[in-house]
Amino acid sequence: MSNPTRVLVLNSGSSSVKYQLLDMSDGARLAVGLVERIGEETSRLVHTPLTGDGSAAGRERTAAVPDHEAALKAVAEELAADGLGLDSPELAAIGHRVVHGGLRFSEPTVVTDEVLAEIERLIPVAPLHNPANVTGIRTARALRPDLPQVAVFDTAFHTSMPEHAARYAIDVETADAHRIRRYGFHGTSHAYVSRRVAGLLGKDPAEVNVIVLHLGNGASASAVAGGRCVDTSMGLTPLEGLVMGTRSGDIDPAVVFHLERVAGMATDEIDVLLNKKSGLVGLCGDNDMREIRRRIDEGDERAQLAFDIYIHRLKKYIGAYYAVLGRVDAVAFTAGVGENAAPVREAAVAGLEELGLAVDAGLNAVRSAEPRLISPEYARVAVAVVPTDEELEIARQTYSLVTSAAH
Ligand SMILES: Nc1ncnc2c1ncn2[C@@H]1O[C@H](COP(=O)(O)OP(=O)(O)O)[C@@H](O)[C@H]1O
Ligand SMILES: CC(=O)OP(=O)(O)O
Ligand SMILES: [Mg+2]
Repeated sequence: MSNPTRVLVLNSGSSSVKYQLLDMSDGARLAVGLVERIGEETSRLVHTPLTGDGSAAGRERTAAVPDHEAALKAVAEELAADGLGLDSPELAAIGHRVVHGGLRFSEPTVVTDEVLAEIERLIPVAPLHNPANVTGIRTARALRPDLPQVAVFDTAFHTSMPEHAARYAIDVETADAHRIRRYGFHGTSHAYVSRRVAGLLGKDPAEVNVIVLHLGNGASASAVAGGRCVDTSMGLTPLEGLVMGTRSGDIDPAVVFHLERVAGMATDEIDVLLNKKSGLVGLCGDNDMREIRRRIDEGDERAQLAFDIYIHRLKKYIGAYYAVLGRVDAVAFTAGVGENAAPVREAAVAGLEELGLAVDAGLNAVRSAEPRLISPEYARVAVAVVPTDEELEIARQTYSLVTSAAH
C-alpha cells in the first residue's frame, strides 16, 4: 500500500472541539465538524462529510456531551459512520492545536510522554485551553496508539518577537524565575492570515507589513513585519489585550489587588471574573456579536456601549501597531467576528483616513468565504477580510513533520 496521506486535525477549545479530516496528497477536505457547548445539557455536534464534487450533507445531533473525552469519542463515531474512522490505514497522523507551548516549543512537535507532561505543566498559564488540548491528545492516543500525534502551538509564531516587545517591565529576576513574559496566542492563525494577505496583494510575505486582527471569541492583534511577528496583544496568558467575548483584555493590574483587598474576592474568583464574566458578556450580558448587533438595532444602550468599548480598544491596537511597524501595507480581519461582522470592520477603521485606512461600504457588505479586499482603490493601506484556516495550517505542519521524519 502507498504511504498514508490523511491527517485528522483537532482544535480543542475550552468548550468546543473543531475538527477536520484532510487528504494531504491533494489538500482535499474529507470531513469537517464541530462539537460545541461541551459540559452543558445542550451540547451540539455538527458533522459534515464532504464528497469529491464539493457537495456536503451535514448531520447534526444534540445530546449532552459531558467532557472533551466524550466529545472526541463522538467525533470518532461520526467519522467511522462515513468509513473515515480513526482505524483507517490511510491516516498518517493526528494534528492537535495546543494553545500554550511556553518557552520550549517553537516548532510543531511529535507528542511523547515527556512533551505531554510539559503541555500539562503549562496549564496554569492557559487554564481554559491546555487542559482540553491534553485530553484531546490523550484520547486520540488511546484510540490510535500507533499513530504520530503532533502538537502545533499557538505560541510558536510569536517566538520571533523581539525582547523589547516580549518582556514586561517588571523585576527581571522575578520574571525570569517564573518565566513571566509575553508569549502571544492564535499564532497559527496570525501566520496563515498574514501570508494570505501578501498573496492577495500579489507580493512576497517577506515584503509586506501587516496588522492582523483575529477576532473570535478569544481575540488578539498582531504586528507582522516581513512574515515575522514583532508584537502581539496577548501576553503570559490569553487574557491580555483586546476586549473579547468573555475576557477583559487589558486592565490596570491593580484592579486585581483592589478586588482582593477591598472587595474581599479570592484569587480564583477574580480569575473566573476576568476570564469568563468580563469582556462583552460582562459589559452587556451577551458575548455573541450577532446578538449584540441585533440589540443595537433595537436601540439597546448597554449593547451599544459594549460595542463602543470593543471598538475603542481595537482602534488603539491598530494605532499602536501602525507605530510599531512604521509602514503598514495591510490590515486584515479574521475569525468569527472579523470575517462576519461588517459593522465591526467599518467602525474599527472609521476616522483613520489620515493613516491611509478606509473601508468601501459596498465591498465591506459582501459576504464571501474567499479572502478579499474591502478598501477603496485610492486607499494607501489595504484592508482585507481573510477567513482563517487554523485546521489546514495545522494539517500542513503535521504532515510535513511526519513525512520529513520518515525520510
Ligand atoms: N455572522 C456573524 N456576525 C457577527 N458575528 C459573528 C457571526 N458569526 C460568528 N460571529 C462571532 O464569532 C464568534 C466565534 O468566533 P470563532 O472564531 O469561531 O471563535 P472561537 O474559535 O474562539 O470559538 C461568535 O461568538 C460571534 O461573536
Ligand atoms: C488562545 C485563545 O484565546 O483561543 P480561543 O480564541 O480559541 O479561545
Ligand atoms: Mg478560535
